[in-house]
Amino acid sequence: MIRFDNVSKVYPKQTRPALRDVSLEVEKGEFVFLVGSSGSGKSTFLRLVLREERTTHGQVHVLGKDLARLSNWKVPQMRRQLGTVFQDFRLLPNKTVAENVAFAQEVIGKSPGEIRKSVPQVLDLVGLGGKEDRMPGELSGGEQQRVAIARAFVNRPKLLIADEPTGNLDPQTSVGIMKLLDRINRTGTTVLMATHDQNIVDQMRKRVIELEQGRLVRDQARGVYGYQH
Ligand SMILES: Nc1ncnc2c1ncn2[C@@H]1O[C@H](COP(=O)(O)OP(=O)(O)OP(=O)(O)O)[C@@H](O)[C@H]1O
Repeated sequence: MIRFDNVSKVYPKQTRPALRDVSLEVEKGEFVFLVGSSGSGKSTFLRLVLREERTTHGQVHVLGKDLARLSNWKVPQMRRQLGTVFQDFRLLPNKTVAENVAFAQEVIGKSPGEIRKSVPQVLDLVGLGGKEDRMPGELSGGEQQRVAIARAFVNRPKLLIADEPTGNLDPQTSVGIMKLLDRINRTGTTVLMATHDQNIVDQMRKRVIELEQGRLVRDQARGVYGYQH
């Protein structure tokens, strides 16, 4: 699903790499936490997966494709197979809950009939049945995140990337969001989630990848501990 081979990233005008010689593989169906202190390289890692950035050295493969060899016009097609969820929800404020979710289908050319069928289904799945016509501003933070997850999931992505999805939520609401992401994972969608929340990581007992100053320092599922030199 994701493969990093000796990936380093140095941003323009920087001397210190944001990622240093990172190699790892995420298999189809896994749920993986990406952890590390602020500035350790988590967002850079996710941006490379989304091909919002390119590597300085090394290769990134996503869904079997070498992203360096993917022509620019094929990037949107690749991203359609991914769902993204962010800390700040990123909903369209002037569209209803249903319209926010439908939009994700409209942009990829789904028919109105398909959209009418799948939007209520996915809103039920995320626990928002009955709130289709609300505006995002009329929802709690947890509900807004559920809309964002519905939007990310409505096209049944192979890979869901979540960047601090519980960062703006209280602990109890966060548990609900994690249960939902777990449920989505159980449908077969691979989940890669960056987080600072150690409680969540402890509770979920999933694979944990830890970055420190751009290096992979822990990959729990594979029994790799300690620094890579
Ligand atoms: N666009 C950029 N240009 C230059 N340097 C950058 C850029 N984005 C990130 N960096 C640097 O790369 C390093 C890794 O940053 P990154 O945002 O990947 O860390 P992070 O682990 O996601 O941090 P946080 O938890 O605070 O979001 C940091 O030193 C950061 O300053």
